[in-house]
Amino acid sequence: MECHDYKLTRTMERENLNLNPLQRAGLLTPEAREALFEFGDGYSVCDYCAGRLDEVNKPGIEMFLEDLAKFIDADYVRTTHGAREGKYTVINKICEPGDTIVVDGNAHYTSYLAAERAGVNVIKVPNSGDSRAEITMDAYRETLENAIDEVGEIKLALLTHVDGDYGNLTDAKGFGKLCKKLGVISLLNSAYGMGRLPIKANEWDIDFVVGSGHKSMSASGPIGVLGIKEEFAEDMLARSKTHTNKEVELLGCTSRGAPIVTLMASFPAVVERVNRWDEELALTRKFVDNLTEIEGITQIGVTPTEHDLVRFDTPILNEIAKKHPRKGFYLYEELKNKHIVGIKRGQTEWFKCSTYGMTESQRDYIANAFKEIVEKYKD
Ligand SMILES: Cc1ncc(COP(=O)(O)O)c(C=O)c1O
Repeated sequence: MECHDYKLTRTMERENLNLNPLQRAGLLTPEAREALFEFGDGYSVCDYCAGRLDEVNKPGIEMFLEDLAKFIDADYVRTTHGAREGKYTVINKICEPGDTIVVDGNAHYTSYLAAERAGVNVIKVPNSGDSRAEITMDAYRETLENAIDEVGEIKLALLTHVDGDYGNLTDAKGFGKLCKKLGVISLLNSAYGMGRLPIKANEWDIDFVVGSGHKSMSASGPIGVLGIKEEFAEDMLARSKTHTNKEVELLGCTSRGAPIVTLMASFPAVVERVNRWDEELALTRKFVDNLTEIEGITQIGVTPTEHDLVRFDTPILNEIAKKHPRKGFYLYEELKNKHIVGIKRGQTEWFKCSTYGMTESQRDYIANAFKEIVEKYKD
């Protein structure tokens, strides 16, 4: 049989300034690139299998998980195949089909799919309904209390720590305390938080927290992190009756090979960069200020932004598209000529982007590039 050409290159996306918020904090560190080469083979981490992935000592997965638990202030940590698998594992274990859970209105689609797959109903906490699209703890409390009154028992509540539409940072500590007070188990989806900003699961009274290695921890995908509070560990990490060393909910072993070793190799750099989150945020805010100096570009979501993922309304770029011979494609093409990628082709009404990890001068260069494009084409 003759195989197709699978086009396995992405030089443009890799070598240019990439604004795609999904990808910025998943860029590999140099250490991870080396580890990828060393451990790229399928079951490479199983040379010295100790019976289960989290017990492997060469490479030092067991020690790494101890460090990771400390890093996010959780009692136990396991890796999963992604944040979504972590959410599903928790919902599926804690709830019975037909149960109802409460989820914030800015939740990622994978939170809904995880709930659907586990057979549970979802009650949504509305966001503020204005351009801030904010999830407040007052709104969460009201919805959760009403849900308890209406449904009876609510076993689980999920909060998106940072949502993928607006980059709004929610009050994880307030959420943990609220759930504890109301006797509801809490699940924090920190796919866009863990690896960028500090996580204090126990301090915040969070029962379960999930993270995403390929999104926010400079790891090759797919890999996620699941932090577990002590009181749930026995249940969550229960062993198989037939294969007594294997944990049932994790199907024995989760993400192996390149995903876990790149996560491990990047970890020291990730620990270090989380300490510098305030600097990162200051640089993002400066970038937002520069971009919104352009008339016809405004930031949507909570302002000033509390995260590097930022959403903009861009009517000026859309006005230009209406008259430009290349229509909506002009923006992508102009940016590409300036070595900037990551904004969807044809999209001009709004966009979201991230400059996470870029130098100040790279961020200034990008803001200026937008200014030049608008100057070139506006009436
Ligand atoms: C808020 C949020 N949660 C979860 C996910 C999914 O993460 P993963 O790919 O690790 O399952 C995403 C991905 O975009 C996201 O934005």
